[in-house]
Amino acid sequence: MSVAVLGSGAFGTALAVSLAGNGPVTLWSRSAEQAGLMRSGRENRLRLPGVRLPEPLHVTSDVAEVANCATVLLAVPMQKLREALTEHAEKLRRHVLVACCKGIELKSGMGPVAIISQVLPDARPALLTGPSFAQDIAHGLPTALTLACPDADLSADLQAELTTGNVRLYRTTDTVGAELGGALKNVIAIACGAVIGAGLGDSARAALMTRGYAEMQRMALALGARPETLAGLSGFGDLALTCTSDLSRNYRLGLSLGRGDAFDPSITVEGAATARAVDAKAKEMRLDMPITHCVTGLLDHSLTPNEAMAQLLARPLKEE
Ligand SMILES: NC(=O)C1=CN([C@@H]2O[C@H](COP(=O)(O)OP(=O)(O)OC[C@H]3O[C@@H](n4cnc5c(N)ncnc54)[C@H](OP(=O)(O)O)[C@@H]3O)[C@@H](O)[C@H]2O)C=CC1
Ligand SMILES: O=C(CO)COP(=O)(O)O
Repeated sequence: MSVAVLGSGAFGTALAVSLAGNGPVTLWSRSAEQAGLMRSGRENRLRLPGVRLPEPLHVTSDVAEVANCATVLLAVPMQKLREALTEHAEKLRRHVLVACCKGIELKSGMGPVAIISQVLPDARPALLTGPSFAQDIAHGLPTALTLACPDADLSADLQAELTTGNVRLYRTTDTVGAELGGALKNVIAIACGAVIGAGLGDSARAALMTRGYAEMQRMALALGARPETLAGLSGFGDLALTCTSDLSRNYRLGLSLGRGDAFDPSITVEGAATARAVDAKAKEMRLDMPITHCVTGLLDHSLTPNEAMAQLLARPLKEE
């Protein structure tokens, strides 16, 4: 089998670099110019500078070369997934499509696996998620991720195909739990960045991580996820990484909100749209998700971090 990665951002490039250790891999960019620069310079200077693209990694902007591969990793931002799939629907109709994005689509409230099934009903969807920074994967540092796929046989095949020398995969059939873990942890990471940026302290961050995890479970379990998935790499694992590292863009957006600094709007920060999508979904489902709600207030500047924290502290006392 052959593997392609559609989307040459930081994560798509890092995955392709690691997969190239297993054999030939195709990395697709929507920009012919970017693809040309990567081919000639053997580096993705725009999105992942300082990492040499190994020889088995072939860069292209011709989607027909992606269609030649049986397994395609979709490494585009969540809010662009539907657009990318729709644009290439004819070429990807029956492929194994592994979403690598983390989030909930704002306009539909759907996750990546459901979007793949809706746009391409004959494709076989899966999800790759969990704690890993593109830079770490690309530099060969050890990581462990979750490969979620509703088809147990395909899940085992993909686990074998996509495990690399530095990326160890665990498999599950619980796609709902895996995608919600990856989506919801980004919202909590924004909250954690904001409390640190505002100088509210490490204890406040620990409280938010823990009560944020309770919110993640509340929504995920209500939607049919298994608790052990949330406790695994895609939930707890990624929450721990993203809420504590300056390498996280979600956490860094939170830091900026906490400090009152500007943040570059061109940077991919999945938790921003996802916070709004989850807040709306929670209201619809009558779920109590106060931290997520406060994050939407921080994002639209209707709340300061101090006001948000005061609101959270003033909530009625309850059992843990
Ligand atoms: N970076 C990381 O450490 C990790 C990222 N992820 C997830 O991976 C996903 C992608 O993130 P990341 O790679 O970091 O983001 P980047 O911002 O680095 O790159 C996004 C890429 O998507 C491409 N793109 C955007 N829209 C489309 C489209 N409609 N069709 C085709 N390509 C498109 C962009 O192309 P162009 O350059 O032309 O704009 C760009 O190459 C996110 O969901 C993120 O949560 C998961 C784990 C780790
Ligand atoms: O998902 C990630 C780590 O697992 C990457 O986090 P950011 O998108 O916040 O940079």
